[in-house]
Amino acid sequence: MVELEGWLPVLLAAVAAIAVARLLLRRSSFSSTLPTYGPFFLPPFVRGLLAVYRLGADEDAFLQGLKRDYGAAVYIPWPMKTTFVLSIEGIRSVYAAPRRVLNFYPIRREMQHTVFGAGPYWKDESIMDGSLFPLHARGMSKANLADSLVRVVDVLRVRVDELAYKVDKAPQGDVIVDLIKWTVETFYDATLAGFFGKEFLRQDGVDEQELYNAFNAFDKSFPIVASGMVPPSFLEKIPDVKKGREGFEVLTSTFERWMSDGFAGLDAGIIMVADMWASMANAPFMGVQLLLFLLQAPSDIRRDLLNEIDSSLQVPPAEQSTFSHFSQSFPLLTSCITETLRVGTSIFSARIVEEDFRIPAHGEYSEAIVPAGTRLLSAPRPHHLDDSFWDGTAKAWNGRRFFGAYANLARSVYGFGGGVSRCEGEHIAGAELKAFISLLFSAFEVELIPPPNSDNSIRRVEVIGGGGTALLPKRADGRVGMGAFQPAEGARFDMRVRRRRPLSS
Ligand code: HEM
Repeated sequence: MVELEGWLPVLLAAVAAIAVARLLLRRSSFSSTLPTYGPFFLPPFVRGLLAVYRLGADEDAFLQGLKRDYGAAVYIPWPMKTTFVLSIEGIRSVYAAPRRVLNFYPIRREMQHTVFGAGPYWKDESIMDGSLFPLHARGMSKANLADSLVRVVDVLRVRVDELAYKVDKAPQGDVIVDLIKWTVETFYDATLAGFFGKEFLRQDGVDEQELYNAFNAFDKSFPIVASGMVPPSFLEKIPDVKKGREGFEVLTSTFERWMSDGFAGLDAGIIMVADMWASMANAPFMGVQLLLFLLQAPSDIRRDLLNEIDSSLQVPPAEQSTFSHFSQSFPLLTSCITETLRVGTSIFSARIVEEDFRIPAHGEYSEAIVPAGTRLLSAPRPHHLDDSFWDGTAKAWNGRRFFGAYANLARSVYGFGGGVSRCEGEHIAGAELKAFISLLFSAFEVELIPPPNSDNSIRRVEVIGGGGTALLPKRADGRVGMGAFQPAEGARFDMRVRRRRPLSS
């Protein structure tokens, strides 16, 4: 047996010596001002692992703790090796920085390869940065998506009509609908038809359910692969990643068959799947959260929203599926959507630091310099939850927060990210959410059937304006910084749907 007694004092002395050395050296860990995460007496890799563990265990607590303890920005050592930017001033300056200072394109190129498996062309700046990305951004402009929006609204109408048919056939005049499933599937159909045409799902050999399952398997594997923290040789051994790869093959071959031109080989399929993922990973789940908040909103908000929806229907039908209609006719719904983005998303916008980058001072914390040659993440979630910025009600949902004179405050919400990496689907996603809510609420009276109180798949969010608390599904694990919160597996909310009574009654 090893004699511990003699060794113990030596061991303690060594630990103490390391702690003192670190105390003296701690300010030089990166630059004179950028703090490093974790207790100073621990080696950097332990601090890094501690951060990974805490981020995974409770994302909100971890991010809010970072902002409370380090202010504007903090460096997280290996395995993340990244600076988190947390203050509103820092986030604004990240999104405003020019490409020569903070660069996103290498990260976007790399993702095309690591997540979507793009061929060697992914490294070619002239193809990717010079041609593909700008072409893609142009394709996603409002002008180019006008027809897509018409198709999205058409499919939403069909889904609402199908529901109306069931309601009319029900003996008691109402039906109970699985809210999460119905909303997600509705967005799935509308988005696929919107972006890829109604014919897409009608191709020979396409099984809608198989495609849906393939997408879900791929989406589930996405955070693990995109994190870049698992070595490629281990990745293939993770069951979710294996299933995700199989799902990805089903998706690419389906898109490949459907494409008649574009990039050669599998690559057209890859680009399409990337777009399918970007559009499907967020919008349906914003739809779920928005619908749940609106069903539990104070009665005055629901009344005003119905009035807004009814007046929106006064415009000629041909105008009802246009971007200008959706951006002008729904000021209250716009405010509710922005508020849902504020409380219902967590995003990380990544950048490579090309030149030393200054993060402005924040409150009692001084400015920080992020050194060139490193990576940073803008993480607006703790800002979205910061009471000092949001009138002491940051954790609550307030549907009127961005209404009327307060509309400009929406610029401080970053649910779509910001700067060069800002969501390219922002406009169509907003229009799709408005079309979804207005079509549903103009046809039906919808009532939430509260899930049992004991249900541990529920979380509660306070609602401003006499609304008490809203019940929402708990968040799915393992999707830190990935956008809209997805419901945890197995969460279920039902809604009772009946025909709306005529306006005069
Ligand atoms: C409410 C729904 C949506 C939310 C909350 C959302 C959010 C986001 C976020 C946070 C990002 C990354 C931003 C950053 O890194 O700074 C992003 C990127 C993107 N989103 Fe969305 N999104 C939504 C809907 C859509 C839709 C419907 C599309 C349609 C195709 C779309 C297409 C994209 C694309 C193409 C990118 C860029 C991907 C890249 O840089 O490689 N999004 N979105």
